[in-house]
Amino acid sequence: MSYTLSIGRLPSLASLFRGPHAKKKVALTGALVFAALAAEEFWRRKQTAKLKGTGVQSAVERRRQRRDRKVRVDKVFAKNLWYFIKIMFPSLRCKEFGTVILVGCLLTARSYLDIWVSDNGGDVVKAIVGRNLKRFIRKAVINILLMSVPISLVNNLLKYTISELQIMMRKRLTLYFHEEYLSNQTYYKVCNLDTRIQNVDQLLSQDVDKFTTSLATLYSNVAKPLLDIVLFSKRLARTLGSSGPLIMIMYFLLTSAILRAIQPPFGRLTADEQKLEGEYRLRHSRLITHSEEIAFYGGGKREKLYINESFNKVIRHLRKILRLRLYIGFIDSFLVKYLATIVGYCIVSVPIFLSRTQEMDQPHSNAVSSSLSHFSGADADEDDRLVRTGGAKEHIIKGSEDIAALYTRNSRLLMSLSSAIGRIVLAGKELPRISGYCARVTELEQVLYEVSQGYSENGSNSNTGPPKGLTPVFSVASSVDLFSSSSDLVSSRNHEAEELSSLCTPGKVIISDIIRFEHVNIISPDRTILCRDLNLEVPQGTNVLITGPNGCGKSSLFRVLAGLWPLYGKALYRPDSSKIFYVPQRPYLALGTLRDQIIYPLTKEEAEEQGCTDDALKQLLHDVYLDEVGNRKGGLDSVCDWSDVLSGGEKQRIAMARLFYHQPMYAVLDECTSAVSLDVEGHLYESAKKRNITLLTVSHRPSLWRFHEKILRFDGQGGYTFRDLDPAEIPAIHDTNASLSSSKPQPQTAYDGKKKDNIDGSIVEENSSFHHSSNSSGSNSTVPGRRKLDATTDVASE
Ligand SMILES: Nc1ncnc2c1ncn2[C@@H]1O[C@H](COP(=O)(O)OP(=O)(O)OP(=O)(O)O)[C@@H](O)[C@H]1O
Repeated sequence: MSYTLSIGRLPSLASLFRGPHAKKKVALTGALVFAALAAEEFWRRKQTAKLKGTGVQSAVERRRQRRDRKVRVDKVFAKNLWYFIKIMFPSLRCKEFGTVILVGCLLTARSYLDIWVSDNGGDVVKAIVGRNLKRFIRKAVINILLMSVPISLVNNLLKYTISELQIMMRKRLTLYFHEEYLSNQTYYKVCNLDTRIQNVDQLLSQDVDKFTTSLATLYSNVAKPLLDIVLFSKRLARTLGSSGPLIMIMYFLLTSAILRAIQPPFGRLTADEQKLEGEYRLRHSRLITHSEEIAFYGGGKREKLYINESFNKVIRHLRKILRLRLYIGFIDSFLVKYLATIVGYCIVSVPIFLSRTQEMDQPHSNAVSSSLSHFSGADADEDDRLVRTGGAKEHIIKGSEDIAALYTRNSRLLMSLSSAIGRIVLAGKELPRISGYCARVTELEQVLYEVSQGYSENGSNSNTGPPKGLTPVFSVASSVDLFSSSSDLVSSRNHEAEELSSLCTPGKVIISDIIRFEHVNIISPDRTILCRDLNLEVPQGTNVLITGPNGCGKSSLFRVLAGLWPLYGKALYRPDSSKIFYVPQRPYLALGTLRDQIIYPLTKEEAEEQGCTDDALKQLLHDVYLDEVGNRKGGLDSVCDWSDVLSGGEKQRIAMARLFYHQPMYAVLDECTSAVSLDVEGHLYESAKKRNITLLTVSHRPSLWRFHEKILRFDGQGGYTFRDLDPAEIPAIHDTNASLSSSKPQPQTAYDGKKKDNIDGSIVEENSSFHHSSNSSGSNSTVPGRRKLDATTDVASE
C-alpha cells in the first residue's frame, strides 16, 4: 500500500502560547512554576519547624540547625569546594588539570559517537524495512564493525581516566592533610587536646575518598550531559524544530524544581552517616587495641553491648535514609522516567500526526515543512541545506521505511537527550551528598589547621582562625580556646577564669644546653592548674628524681618540656628536641623488624648512614638482657607484632636499648622500668649513667633514689619542692615497703617550712633550693587546691 505523508516540525515555543487559549496556557505554566517554588519553601519551613520544636530551641537543636546550614548546597559549600579544588588542582599545568582536559575530550568524542550510533540505527531500520540487503550489510555490519573499535576504546578510556582523575585528586588531598596532620605534633594535639574530631582516621581515609570520588564523577555527570544537551538538541531541532528539545528541557527543569522542593536533607544525612560509621569503627579498633586487657576482665559481653549499640545506630540511620530514598525514588521514577517517556513519545509523534492532519486540511501548506528527504536516500548535507533554506519546501516521503528510520533516529536522540537531562537532574541531587562530604572534609581541614597554627613552640599564640578561603564548620573552638582565646578569658567576670587567664600568658622556649623552667605554669587541656610558678634548673650531669601523688602533673611537666602542651609563664630553656629522649611507661613498638624497634624513629638507611652495625645493636640487646630475643629466628630482621609478642618488662627493656642507641644529652624516664625487676632496673640505670645521659626520672621506687642528685616533688595542689637529695636520706634498697608517693594529695603540712615526714616517707626541708607553695603568702592558711576551672561555661556565657 502506498500513501503520501508529509512530516512537519513541532510548532515553535512562542506559538504554544498563542491562539484561543493563550491566557489559560500562560496562567497554567505560571501556576506550575509557582507551585514548585511554594512546595520547596513549605518543605524548608517544615524542616526548620521540626528543629524548633515547641519554639524554645535547645542548644542541641541550635547546633543541629547550624550543622544543617553548613551542609546545604549554597555559597558556603561553593566557597569551600573551591578551596579544595585549588588544593587538588594547584596549577593549570599540573597533571590533574591535564587529565580533566583529556576526560573532556573523551566525553566530547563519546557524544559524537552517540549521535553516529543514532543516525546509523535509523539507517539500519530503514534498510530492514525497505528490504535493502546491500544497504543493510553496509550499515549494520561493516559500519558497526568499523566503529566498534573506537567506541569501545573511548568508553573504556573514559572509565579509566575518570578513575585515574579520582585517584590523583585523592592523592593530592590526602598528602596535603598528611602534611598538616603529621607535622608539628598535630596528630597528638588533635587526638589529645582537641575534642572536636573523634575519628580523624576515618576522615582521612574514607571521607576524603568519597569526597574525591563523587567530585570526579560529578564532573563527568555534568560535563557530558551538558554537551549532549547542546548536540542532541541541535540535531533534533533539524527535524522536530526547536520546540521539541525545548519542551523536553522545560519539562525536566520543572521536574527538577519539584524534586528539589521535596528532597530530604541528604547532605546532612550523608555527613551523619559518615560520623556514625566512624564511631562504629572506632569501637572495633578499641577492642582490637585492648583485646588482652578486655579478655582478662572477661569484658566481651560489655564490649558487645558497646559495639552493638553503635552498630544499631548505624543501621537505624541507614534504614532512615533508605526509607527516604524509597519515597523520593518513587516520585523520581514517576517524573523522570515514565512521565518523561510520555512527553518524549508525544514530541516525536505529534509532528507526524499533526502534519497528516495539516496535510488533510491544507494539502499544500507551507506551514508543513519537511526534513526527511535524506531518509529517502539523500545524505545529511542535503538535508542540512534544505533546512537552512527555510524548510518551506514540502517533501513528500514515500514509503514506510522513511517513517521508521525517522522515528528510530529521533526517538534515540530524544532518549539520549532525556537521559542527559536526567543525569543533570541526578547530578543536582548528588550535590547535597557532595556537600555532606565537603562539610566533613572542611571540618578536618579547619581543625588540623587551627590546631597546628594555634599553638607554636615558642609559646606565641598566633591567630587560630580557619585557613583563608575556608568557611568554618565549627563556629566555637573547644579545647583550642586554651591556646587561642585568652582574650575571651580576660573578659570573663569569673574570678577563677581571671586567675587562669593570668596564668595562661604564653612563655618563650629558648634553645640552650641546660634545662631550666622559669616561672612556668603547668595547665592541663581541661584548664586544671597542675603547678604554679615552677622554677628549676637541671644542668647536665645532675640527675633529678620527680615524685608526687598520682595525677599531680609529673608527666605533664614533660609534655610541656616536649612542646606537646603549651608553655605558660616566662621561659623554658632546653636543648634541641633531638638531644632529649623520652621513655614512657608503655613504650611504643613500631611496625617492622626487631632492628626497627631499637633504632626508632630512624629508618634502617638513616641508621646505617650514622654507622650503625648489627653487632652494635646486638650489644645493646645484651646490655638490656635481651640476648634471647635477638637470637630468636630471624634475629634483628625478624618481623612480628612486637607489642603482642614481648612481655611488659621486655618492652621496657627494648625501650631502654633504644635510649642507649640514641644516647641523648637528657633522658626523661617516666616510670619506664616499672615492669622490670629491681636488679635489672639498677643495671639499666648504671648503664645510662655510664653513657653520660642526664636523667629526669619519674618513679615511685625507693631503689632508684641512689641514681639521682636532686628531687622535685609535686604536692598535688599546685605547689612543689625542688632540692638536693641527701645521700643519708636515700632508703636502703631492701626497704621495698617504702613507697615514695601516695595516690592521695599530700597534706598541707608539707608547706609549713619545717622538717617533717610526710605521708610517703619523703622529707621536706626548710632549706630547699626552691621551695614553693601554691599559697603565695606562705602562711598556713588553706591553700587553694587543684581546681578544674569551668572556664568553658564562662566563655560560652560570654
Ligand atoms: N589530654 C589531657 N586532657 C585533659 N587532662 C589531662 C590530659 N592528660 C592528662 N590530663 C590530666 O592532667 C593531670 C596530670 O596528669 P599526669 O599524667 O601529668 O599525672 P602524673 O602525675 O604523671 O600521674 P601518675 O603518677 O598517675 O602517672 C591528671 O589529672 C590527668 O587527668
